Amino acid sequence: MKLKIAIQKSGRLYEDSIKLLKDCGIDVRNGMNKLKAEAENFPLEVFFLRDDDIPQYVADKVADIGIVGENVLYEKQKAVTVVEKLGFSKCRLAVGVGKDENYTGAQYLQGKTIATSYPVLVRKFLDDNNINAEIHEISGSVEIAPGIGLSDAIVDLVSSGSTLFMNGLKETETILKSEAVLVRNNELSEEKLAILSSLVFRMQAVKKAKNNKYILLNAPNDRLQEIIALLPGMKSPTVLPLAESGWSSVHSVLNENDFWNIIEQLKERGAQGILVIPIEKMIV
Ligand SMILES: Nc1ncnc2c1ncn2[C@@H]1O[C@H](COP(=O)(O)OP(=O)(O)OP(=O)(O)O)[C@@H](O)[C@H]1O
Ligand SMILES: O=P(O)(O)OC[C@H]1O[C@H](OP(=O)(O)OP(=O)(O)O)[C@H](O)[C@@H]1O
Ligand SMILES: [Mg+2]
Repeated sequence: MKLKIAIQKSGRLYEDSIKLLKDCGIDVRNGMNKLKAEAENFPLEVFFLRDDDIPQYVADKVADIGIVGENVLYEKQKAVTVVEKLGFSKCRLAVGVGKDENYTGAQYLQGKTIATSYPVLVRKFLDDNNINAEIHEISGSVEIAPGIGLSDAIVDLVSSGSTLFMNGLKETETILKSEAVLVRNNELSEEKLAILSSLVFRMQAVKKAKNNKYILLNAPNDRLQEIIALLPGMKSPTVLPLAESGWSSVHSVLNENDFWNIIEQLKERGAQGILVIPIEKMIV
């Protein structure tokens, strides 16, 4: 028995999806233009597909699970379940208008024409805001639409904003924040759920490790308690004596978000030789 996973064949989700599987200890080799591959050391069969088709394939059980952006997932409205947010391919679905337009709020869109590849999500946004506007659906190069007279505004994915900028547009309203998610079919067998659960366990260990760093430092013993108080560790920090008397080596795990703030405070309390090391897997 193998679990079948659908991932994007090529594009913005492909590399991070393959890397996530690899970080989970799962080797997938897809030769040039191969649309199917088997993992060598985990009961997983991989299908390489257009991302737009992934929700449908998972809903139809052609694939048991899939990796897809929330933007595509919610646009397609297929009956699948989100298992886990994956933390990559972060972007937002946003409204763009000409950079010199006087945009005062969503009501700006009243009576306007909007070009987008996301008609379902845009229609919902317009309805929620009681806006009457025409949606012009196009499948790509959406940012060019206002410049060639196809629409007054656009709704498309934005991350750095450089595509909008280069097309003389500015970002206004955010309709949806998106990242890659793992989805599953709603009716998997017990056996497949068991494989999925061990895959998700590995994914969570990888994700947790990515958000944390292993930290080592030398602390003067007379300030050890203050320094330890700043370092939560997984249980509590490890403290080992240094060869030089009066000093200890302290080992701990730090969340990336707290990182710079705590480093400053550690230095102020006399910590020296601070090393910060990436963690590969983290199981709590
Ligand atoms: N600029 C971006 N920054 C971060 N993530 C993005 C960005 N653009 C798209 N994404 C995410 O990556 C997904 C895939 O984007 P991509 O551009 O590869 O799609 P595509 O051209 O529709 O690919 P396909 O050929 O598979 O249909 C998007 O649905 C979105 O979730
Ligand atoms: O805000 P930015 O960082 O400029 O990113 C936004 C752009 O990225 C995506 O397109 P992509 O580059 O994936 O090309 P595509 O339209 O061919 O899929 C998206 O459709 C935007 O056009
Ligand atoms: Mg696509």
